[in-house]
Amino acid sequence: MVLVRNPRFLNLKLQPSTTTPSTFPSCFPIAAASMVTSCASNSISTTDLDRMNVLGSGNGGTVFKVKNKTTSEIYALKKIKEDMDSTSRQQLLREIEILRLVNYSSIVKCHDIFQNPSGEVSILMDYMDLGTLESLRGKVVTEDQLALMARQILQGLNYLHELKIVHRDIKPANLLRSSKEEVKIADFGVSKIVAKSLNKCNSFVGTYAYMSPERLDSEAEGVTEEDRSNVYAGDIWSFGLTMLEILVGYFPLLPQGQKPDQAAIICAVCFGEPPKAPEECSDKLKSFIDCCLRKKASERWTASQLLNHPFLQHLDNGYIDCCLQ
Ligand SMILES: Nc1ncnc2c1ncn2[C@@H]1O[C@H](COP(=O)(O)OP(=O)(O)OP(=O)(O)O)[C@@H](O)[C@H]1O
Repeated sequence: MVLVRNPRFLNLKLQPSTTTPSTFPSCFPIAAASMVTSCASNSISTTDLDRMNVLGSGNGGTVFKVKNKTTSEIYALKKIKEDMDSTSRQQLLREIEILRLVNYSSIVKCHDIFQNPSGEVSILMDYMDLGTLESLRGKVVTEDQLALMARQILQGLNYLHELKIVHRDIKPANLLRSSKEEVKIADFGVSKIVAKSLNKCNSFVGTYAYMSPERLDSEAEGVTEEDRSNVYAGDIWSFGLTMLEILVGYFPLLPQGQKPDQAAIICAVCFGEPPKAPEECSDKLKSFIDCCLRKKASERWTASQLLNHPFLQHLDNGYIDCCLQ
């Protein structure tokens, strides 16, 4: 068990890439121009929803807790900002495109997407009552609790990677949890469907603090074509860093207490040794983190391999008290 002390979570965000294609691959039926679509089989109307309170807001808009008046079910409704520039609009379209495509227990489900007559777009999603993994700040996280979270996130990543989707922004702020012990991947604004443009998948979008060495500096010495084309490995680096951050309670690429800045982080990722789990952790956990945080993308384990790592295997052997509120 590792104590969480004086933690700090980062949200150092870069400007999204301007190289995003403005059209969607033809395999997706979404009408990109109208942005009106539905993910749901049983459509809900906005008039069925009571707004309860604000859950938070980000660059793209504000998220409300809402209640379906008929069924009393609770959802999160993300109301997208109306004054969007073209890059944000493209991000939104990309997020909608991916939300329509995915349907998996470890990924925040999109129940519906609405557009009112004035053009305002809202996305109705699963409500995750414990918020993001950033809320674990100051909490003690045991290895079993970490393993339970890790398994769900990896199942989600494995599902996405099999669909040829790279998330590209895995970090505590984009992982949501609920009191039912669920952890789900959210925020597909900078995700990408790997089509024919592999080179663009490593483009500099997302949160640089969690970016893998080959994404931060794809031309660095030692980064091979194989590393560059292994776009899914970037998500595994970000996942490993996120798991380590939750365990130790501070951003693990820098010494505890050091003020994060872009130069220090880039130096640590590109020139330093990858961070390791603390000495007092079990050998299984140390190995698990090591398999995620290998500097060479081609040596990092895949989500599917990590799901079979011994650190996660003992989860199937009996009851684990994982209550982490
Ligand atoms: N499905 C949800 N259930 C519960 N809370 C949510 C949900 N989605 C978002 N939130 C809360 O709302 C906040 C804002 O979410 P949002 O997706 O708009 O922005 P973000 O991901 O923090 O930022 P950005 O859009 O700039 O990346 C989150 O930090 C979280 O606390």
